[in-house]
Amino acid sequence: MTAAPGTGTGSDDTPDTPDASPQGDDATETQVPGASGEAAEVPAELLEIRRSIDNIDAALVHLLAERFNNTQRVGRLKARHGLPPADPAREALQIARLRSLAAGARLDPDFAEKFLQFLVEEVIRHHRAIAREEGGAAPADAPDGDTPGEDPSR
Ligand SMILES: C=C(O[C@@H]1C=C(C(=O)O)C=C[C@H]1O)C(=O)O
Repeated sequence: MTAAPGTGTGSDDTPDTPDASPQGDDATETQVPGASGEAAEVPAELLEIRRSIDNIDAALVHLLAERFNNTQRVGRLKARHGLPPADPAREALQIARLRSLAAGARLDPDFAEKFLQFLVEEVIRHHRAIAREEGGAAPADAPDGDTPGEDPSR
């Protein structure tokens, strides 16, 4: 059987992953341009961490795709029922929840909030487009007033 590249399970004697290497943590794997432009060696540990970062980025893409699949369904439901694209009260609950989760996970709560708002803005843009496609203007975004987390510019 032929192993996939990068699995480290090939039958030859040459390990194809740094973590399969008999060398220690200080081992260097390859060469890249350094700050000065000359070739610099990359520690095997850096390559290993980057592989994990790449896996996480791939997972994020899949998670985001699933989130947008769901928010598109919400957008179509809202358009069908004449509901406004944005729901500031719901967003305020999400922000409070995510800030608390972030604090527990030692992630900056301000960053978590900004990231959610970035996503939500894009979702609302999609919802407005769906409402336009499915007949006429979307209803106003509010409930108006002093709803926490509401962005009056939207
Ligand atoms: C998805 C919705 O629409 C908007 C987008 C939200 C989101 O992306 O989480 C949350 C609230 C709404 O402003 C919803 O109302 O549930």
